[in-house]
Amino acid sequence: MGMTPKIAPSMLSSDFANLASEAQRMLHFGADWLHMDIMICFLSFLPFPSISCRHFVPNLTIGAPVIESLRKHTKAYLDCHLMVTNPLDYVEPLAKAGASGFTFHVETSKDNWKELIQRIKSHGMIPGVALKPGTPVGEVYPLVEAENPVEMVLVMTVEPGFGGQKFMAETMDKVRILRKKYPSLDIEVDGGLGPSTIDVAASAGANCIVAGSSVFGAPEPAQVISLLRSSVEKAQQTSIQ
Ligand SMILES: O=C(CO)[C@H](O)[C@H](O)COP(=O)(O)O
Ligand SMILES: [Fe+2]
Repeated sequence: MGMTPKIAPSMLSSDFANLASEAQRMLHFGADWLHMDIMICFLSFLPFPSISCRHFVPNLTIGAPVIESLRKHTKAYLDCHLMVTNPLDYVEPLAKAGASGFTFHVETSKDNWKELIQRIKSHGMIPGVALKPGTPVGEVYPLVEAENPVEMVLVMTVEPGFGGQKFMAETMDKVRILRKKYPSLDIEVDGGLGPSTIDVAASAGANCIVAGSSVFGAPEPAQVISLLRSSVEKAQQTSIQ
């Protein structure tokens, strides 16, 4: 295992009314990436037949206009996590807005992941695939082993939709399996990560750590970011001994 640790505060827990200064504060505290949760909840009573009425998550957060505004204030890697039923529709708007990583959910993209990966790359972004706690890990193997593969797997450690939920330790089996199978893959964990859960995720093999409430809710966010990073570094050193 040798991938660089990446600590990515989830801006979902920030003060959205002060997004630029919140982002700069996190980078100053040592964050590597800014994790941007893009969720859309289409209301099922909308009378537009062309719009998918299935919800992927029961929440509504930010979209390309907010990414575009934030991009004017920072050069940081914007790690976008798409919790939408139709990620293909957002490739071009997010690329134009200045997104860096584009991680879509395997559950929403069973039929078009090849086209999605190709479009994400041709728009200059890094493709990743995410999976919900109930989705078998094997569903992402074809995307990692493809001729034109994803570059990161995001293992959801809570049900997607909201920050501040309890870490689901049972999802660590997926991280262990992925790390064993793909020693140099970027593996991201997202949901309920903080000082009390980082060691289990780091020793399972995660190297990209998303943390929202534990970082933004801490009196000293820099200390939490530094602790998350040292836990990943320690686990990586132990695994190569
Ligand atoms: O994707 C997400 C929710 O769907 C968020 O990134 C995640 O929940 C982070 O928040 P916290 O660290 O507070 O759990
Ligand atoms: Fe997320």
